[in-house]
Amino acid sequence: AKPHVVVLATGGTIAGAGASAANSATYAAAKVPVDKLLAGLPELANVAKVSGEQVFQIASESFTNDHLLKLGQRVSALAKQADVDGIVITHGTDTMEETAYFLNLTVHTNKPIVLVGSMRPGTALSADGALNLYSAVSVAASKDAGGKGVLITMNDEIQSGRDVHKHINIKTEAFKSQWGPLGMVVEGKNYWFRAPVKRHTTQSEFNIDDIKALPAVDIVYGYSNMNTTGIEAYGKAGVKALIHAGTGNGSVAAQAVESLKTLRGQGVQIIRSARVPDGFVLRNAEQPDDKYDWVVAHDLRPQKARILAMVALTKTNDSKELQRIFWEY
Ligand SMILES: NC(=O)C[C@H](N)C(=O)O
Repeated sequence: AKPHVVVLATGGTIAGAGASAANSATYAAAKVPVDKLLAGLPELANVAKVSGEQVFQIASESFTNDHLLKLGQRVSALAKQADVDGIVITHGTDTMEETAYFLNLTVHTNKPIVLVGSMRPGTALSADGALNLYSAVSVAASKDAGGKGVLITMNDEIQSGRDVHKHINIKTEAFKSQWGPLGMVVEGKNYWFRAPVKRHTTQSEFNIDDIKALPAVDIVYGYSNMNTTGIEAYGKAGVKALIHAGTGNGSVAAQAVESLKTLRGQGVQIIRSARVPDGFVLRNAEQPDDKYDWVVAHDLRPQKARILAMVALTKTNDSKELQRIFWEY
């Protein structure tokens, strides 16, 4: 019997529609329901028995922590079902990288979980959603995709949910991983070149089944003439951690250091990431992290560091433990 793949639809451009075929960039996201998406792809029956569920119908820039928790709980429940072999999540591309990392950190299964989206609506000339969805279902139906953490399939590439980010906002080759894709999927066949080494899914100390709420973690951006207005506002708002997307090595402007130290003194975790596209932040490299008791996000971009910080803070508020977690996940 063919593997059973469940497609959880959340919206995005892959469910989008434009006024004419020439509208590849002007369209409304989150319009087409999941059963219509699946009906438009009869070829799916060649790779799997597919069932669809409409979990949300939103553009992913509007995802909230509540959406993350609800989606994670549904994925976790389905993964436990013996009659489910793989899960595909259709999702907007704007925040897909954050959802993928969240699931990578918290869903305890070795079954393939594959997120997929598109850069053009299905109504456009050379739309990319149909082949992306076909590839996602074929990866989710394949045994060799198990145990590699949560995956994203876009543009024939199989990317790690941890490493991948949306690199370009207007091309079908939109997603990149700083360390490269894990493999390719072509005509429903997977070609693997790498496997993740960071902890994920069944090897994670975090479990969505135990997470009922996510703490407030926000991000401030570093730039020339940086000021402390945002830092102080987030402090007043009661964030549990603040991600600082610093210039260069994740550096902090001299005029911002004191306000970050004040927040740290109030128990807020300060996590240094970098605004540079492929950051690689090390402890005490240009900034005295040991002295200030700050955490570094290593190669995680600010939006990824936020996801890991939220999940980690459900278990610990110890900065040394947080740093261990940032090295391991
Ligand atoms: N290509 C897309 O899916 C973009 C859209 N704004 C979304 O994230 O839902």
